[in-house]
Formats: sequence, C-alpha cells, structure tokens
Amino acid sequence: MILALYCPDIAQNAGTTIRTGACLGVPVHIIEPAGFPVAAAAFRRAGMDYLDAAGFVRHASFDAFDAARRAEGRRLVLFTTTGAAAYTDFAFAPTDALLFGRESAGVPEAVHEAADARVTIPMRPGLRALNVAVSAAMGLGEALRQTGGFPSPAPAR
Ligand SMILES: C[S@@+](CC[C@H](N)C(=O)[O-])C[C@H]1O[C@@H](n2cnc3c(N)ncnc32)[C@H](O)[C@@H]1O
Repeated sequence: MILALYCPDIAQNAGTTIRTGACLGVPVHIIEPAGFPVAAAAFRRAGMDYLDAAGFVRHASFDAFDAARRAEGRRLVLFTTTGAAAYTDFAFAPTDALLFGRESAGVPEAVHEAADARVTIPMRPGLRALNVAVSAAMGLGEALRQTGGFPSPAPAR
C-alpha cells in the first residue's frame, strides 16, 4: 500500500499525512508541483520529527508518478467527492496506491480518468469536502483494515 498526494497546497496537511504514513508503515508519495517547498529539509525545519521514519517519495509530475506505480503493478484508487462508490464497499488490495487530490481543486479530469477506481467517503448533503489529511487517514485505515496491513502492535507491558 502507498499513499499519494496530488500537488498538495498546504504543508501542514502533507506533514500530517507523512506522519500517518510513518506510524502505519505506509510510504507517502508527493506529486509536484506543490504549494510549498517539498525538500525533506523544509519538512524538518517545520518540526517533522517523524520524517526519518517515513518513506517519503517525490515525483516531478503526475505522469512520472503514474509510470512508477504502473511499473510496480499498483492499481490507482482515487479518493474523490464526486460520483463514486463508498470506500467501505470497495475491495482494497495490499498493493494499491491511494491517491488524494489537492486542497483547492481536487484532481484534473485526466487524473480522474487515469484512476483504476474512484471511491468516496460518504458525507452529509450540502457540505463540500473533508480535510485531505483526514480523508487520507480514513481511507488508509479502511484499506489497511481490509488487507490486514496494520503494523503489529508493541507488546503489552
Ligand atoms: C479538500 S478536498 C478537495 C476539494 C476540492 N474543492 C474538490 O472539488 O475536489 C481534497 C481532497 O481530499 C479528498 N477528500 C475530501 N473529502 C472527501 C470525501 N468525502 N471522499 C473522498 N475523498 C475526499 C479528495 O481526495 C480531495 O481531492
């Protein structure tokens, strides 16, 4: 399982997602351009003390990311607010790439179409969207639950 953020706008959301990935053993891929400096040093300066535990991968473009995930045989599962099946009804695979859109605009139509599957987190009517880091945590939690992918917990003391 990998997580990917499409051209994220807000460093704090990317940092929160990288921390989630580090804690759960899931690499986070950042598709650039982003709305902030993506170099590891910039995250470190912002107090991302989990960075060294994170599998943090940068891609210069969506095409570069898409080629890499295809070469690794990963399905692309897009989380979107529009016209898709509930994520809890989708059967995730351990090798899936979970893709989340940018805060300001989601993903462009071409990326929507490049996805192998599109899923949504059902919300109450009339509300726009969840925060991207929250939706990534919810999506990853369900995908790991289904695939038995959570790390083994530390032994009880
Ligand atoms: C703040 S939302 C983007 C809102 C943007 N204005 C749009 O129209 O897509 C950022 C990303 O979080 C994810 N997201 C937020 N709410 C979601 C939901 N209810 N279901 C699935 N994904 C969601 C999607 O990946 C989305 O692209």
